[in-house]
Amino acid sequence: MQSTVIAPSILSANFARLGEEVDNVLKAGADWVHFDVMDNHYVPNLTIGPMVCEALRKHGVTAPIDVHLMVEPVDRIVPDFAKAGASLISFHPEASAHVHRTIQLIKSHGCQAGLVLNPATPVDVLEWVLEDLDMVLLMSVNPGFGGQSFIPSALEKLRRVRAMIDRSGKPIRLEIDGGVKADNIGEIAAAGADTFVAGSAIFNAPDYADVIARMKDAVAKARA
Ligand SMILES: O=C(CO)[C@H](O)[C@H](O)COP(=O)(O)O
Repeated sequence: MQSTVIAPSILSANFARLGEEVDNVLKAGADWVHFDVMDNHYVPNLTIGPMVCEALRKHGVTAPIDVHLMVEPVDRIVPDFAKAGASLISFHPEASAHVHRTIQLIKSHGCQAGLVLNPATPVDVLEWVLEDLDMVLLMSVNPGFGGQSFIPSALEKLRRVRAMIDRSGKPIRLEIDGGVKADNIGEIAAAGADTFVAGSAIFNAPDYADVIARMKDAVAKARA
């Protein structure tokens, strides 16, 4: 399994002070920045694009930026995000006509590639592309909004995808996104996740360092 990564979702940050918010979560122990891109078409919400990613890089953010594309179509925005400083770009198979081609496109622009499965998307979609991926992202809420509750069936899905990744023998990350909190992250880690997106649980907390430390501690205990 890969090292533990806590990736705060900036969807729940104060957008009026985004650079400062990102600096603060990174100083508080976060490993990555999770960057949710919504297009009001693939999902019923509208957020941020490559200009904001580039602005964070210009602001001085050097941590990996983990871009989660909830957009359709996918391919035409990939080069812009790569140029803007994305480290990893993940997309939904339902939003790409040619999943294998999109993975290759992301890699050809120097980024790592991830595939995102919605709560109702079967794991079979991974079968012929798993070994080309750097990360699988399992949604434990329906995408579009922060602050939703964790869907418990994601735990069994994590166990299945963990087994697939382990069988592949490849260093593929398994990320979980949606309703992750300090009080359920241990159970989620035990089911096989190594990379944890948390939005409201971190940005709504009074002390970012305290909640991130409690999350890391719970993951370490689950992995011990
Ligand atoms: O991709 C997302 C929603 O589509 C968000 O990253 C996710 O929901 C995180 O927010 P929270 O931790 O508050 O559930």
